[in-house]
Amino acid sequence: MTLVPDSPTPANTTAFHDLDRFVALPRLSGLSLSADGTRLVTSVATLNSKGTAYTSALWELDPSGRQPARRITRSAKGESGAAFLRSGDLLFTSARPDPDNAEEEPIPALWKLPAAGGEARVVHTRPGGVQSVLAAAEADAAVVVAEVLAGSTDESDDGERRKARKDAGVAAILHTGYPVRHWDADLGPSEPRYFLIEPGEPGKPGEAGKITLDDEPSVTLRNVTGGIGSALRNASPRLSPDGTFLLTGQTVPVGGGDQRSVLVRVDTATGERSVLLEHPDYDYDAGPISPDSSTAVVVVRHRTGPDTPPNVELGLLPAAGGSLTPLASGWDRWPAPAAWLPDGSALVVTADDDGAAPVFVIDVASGEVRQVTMDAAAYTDVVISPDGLAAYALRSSYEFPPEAVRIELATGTVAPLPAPSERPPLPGTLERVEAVGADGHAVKSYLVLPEGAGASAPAPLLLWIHGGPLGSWNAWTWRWSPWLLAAQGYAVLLPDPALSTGYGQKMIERGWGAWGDAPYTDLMAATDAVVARADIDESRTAAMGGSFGGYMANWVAGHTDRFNAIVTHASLWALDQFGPTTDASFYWEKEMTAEMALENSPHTHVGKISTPMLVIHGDKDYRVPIGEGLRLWYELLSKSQLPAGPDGETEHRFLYFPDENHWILKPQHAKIWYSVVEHFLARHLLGEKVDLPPELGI
Ligand SMILES: CC(=O)N[C@@H](C)C(=O)N[C@@H](C)C(=O)O
Repeated sequence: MTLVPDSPTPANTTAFHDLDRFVALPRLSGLSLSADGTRLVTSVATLNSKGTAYTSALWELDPSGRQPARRITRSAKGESGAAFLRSGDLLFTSARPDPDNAEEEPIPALWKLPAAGGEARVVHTRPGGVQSVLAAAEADAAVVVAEVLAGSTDESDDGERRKARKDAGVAAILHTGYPVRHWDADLGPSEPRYFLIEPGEPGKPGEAGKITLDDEPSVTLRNVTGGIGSALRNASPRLSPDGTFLLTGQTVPVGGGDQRSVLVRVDTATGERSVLLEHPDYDYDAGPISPDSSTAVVVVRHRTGPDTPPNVELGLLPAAGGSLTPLASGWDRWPAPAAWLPDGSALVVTADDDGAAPVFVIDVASGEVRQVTMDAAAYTDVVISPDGLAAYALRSSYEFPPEAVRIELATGTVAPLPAPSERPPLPGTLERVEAVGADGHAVKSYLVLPEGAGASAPAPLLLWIHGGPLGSWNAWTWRWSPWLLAAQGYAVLLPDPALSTGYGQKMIERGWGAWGDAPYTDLMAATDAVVARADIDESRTAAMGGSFGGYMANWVAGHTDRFNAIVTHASLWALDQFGPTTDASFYWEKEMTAEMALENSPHTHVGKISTPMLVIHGDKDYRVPIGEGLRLWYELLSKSQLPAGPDGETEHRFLYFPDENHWILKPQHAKIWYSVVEHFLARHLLGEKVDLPPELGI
């Protein structure tokens, strides 16, 4: 089965020429492989019938690549978080109504799709819902991550307290610690806990340690992390293959609103918790646990300071506790561990690397690193076949959205698996280009060129600045798709300046604590090199960025008038106020001193801004709070060189989303985002009038 666009493709156009077709492209995420290696499941998000939201469904892909992709779940609320039990039953979470309890208000429940076939059914519901599931690879064991109210004593008390809050319409949260918000969510009074899934009804437990679930109408959840407080927020737990323990990073407050992450082991039978690693200079996260459950990979993040840039390394730790042995410590990349080979001899990781994120294999005994995939693509969600010969992963690049592939680990050969949808044709081409920064360091970029660009028809140029700032333009993104702008005739430059990942520690050090310095001069060097080309029109350019990229767009606005327009999304404007108001102040307070923040703050240069700016911000953005956007907007109107006139009008624009977060996620809002950006760019770069969407109501 293949998802096809519901309208025929007009000649000479692509999905990137039509926002309705663009937002309707299916989006893959996540991969789960059954223990016997015969079944591979991914999640595919598609537009709902009204076009107002995405709904994800589970699809089965054939690991051998012979059979077409097959949709295996279907509901208005969608399904996610698939995890295979060793039996082949598939657990997932969904807020769809339970056919056996149609009266119940839908909240995310635990569902099971039996390996033997038949309908999916609910195996557990609870008032606070179920967030995610982890299944043991070598045992009949699984763990659920779910939230409980901080003061509740058991599941029934939790349900009563939730009902009391809801009935009284109380949303208040009394805090004693930090953080209080994350991304777009208010933290508390509920807190995450890990629950072991056990067979049987509450009070009627089934056979211990066995969760075939086949004859059981439901399962019980046993809380194995009682009394842990809020320490598991944002943790990524790992369940040992034998199901006997969990490893997880756990946050501990260290005073002054700061926190660090220690590594803990939780025994799933007893709930006994022990701290395996803690150090004032490092944060620890759990990586995958070896197939024999004896050894854990640990992600070691060096704690930063204004003069101490971040670094990420791997270590091996006896799962029972002991000393940490560095793994591949001389490798100048930041690895993300994915899985062990089944014989325990090597670890499969991904890492940003020169505009890609290949798959690598690290030999555990020698620490030797071998690059497996060689294409300019980014790999995620890597799982390993039971024979250890192949990996399956999602692969994307700036030329195609995520697709499922099979990778031969010995040769690096990559073959796409039959997919739910085809790769969308692109309205242009992609090139890798290189410039030299002010200090002589190489600055690499991707350059998207629209069809028809050439010396006789040079394309207007958009400089796109990525966020993070610790990141890289190396993978497909649905939120900033350069192809929509290429379809309108623009070239888009995607540079990786100082602070970008995948170029070694020196690239991070060059920009740490000095955002307005090397990151800015690198971006200008990349732009200079590209506008020198005959196929680019130097006289029609704009700079655009989101988050840190928006910070940099603001900095660009105050330091050069070379661009015709600037688009700044969810941007940091006044670094003196930003640090204490973002959702993770402890992170940003360690990035710069107050003096460095002031020195690098765009707001101090507002009087020099003479370029029209389009400010975009979502009110539910807790990462870069709306106060940044509001202050930027008011200061542009009152202090820039293009202030609001006596009629209140200005060349600047403010696109405000009252119900979006750091990202614009609703499909109809994404269309508004791209439409307003196109309108603004056409006005200032092309001198053309592009209509604004009628849904804006103006
Ligand atoms: C905790 C934190 O701030 N993390 C950063 C990765 C982040 O969110 N950066 C934002 C501001 C960005 O994308 O630039």
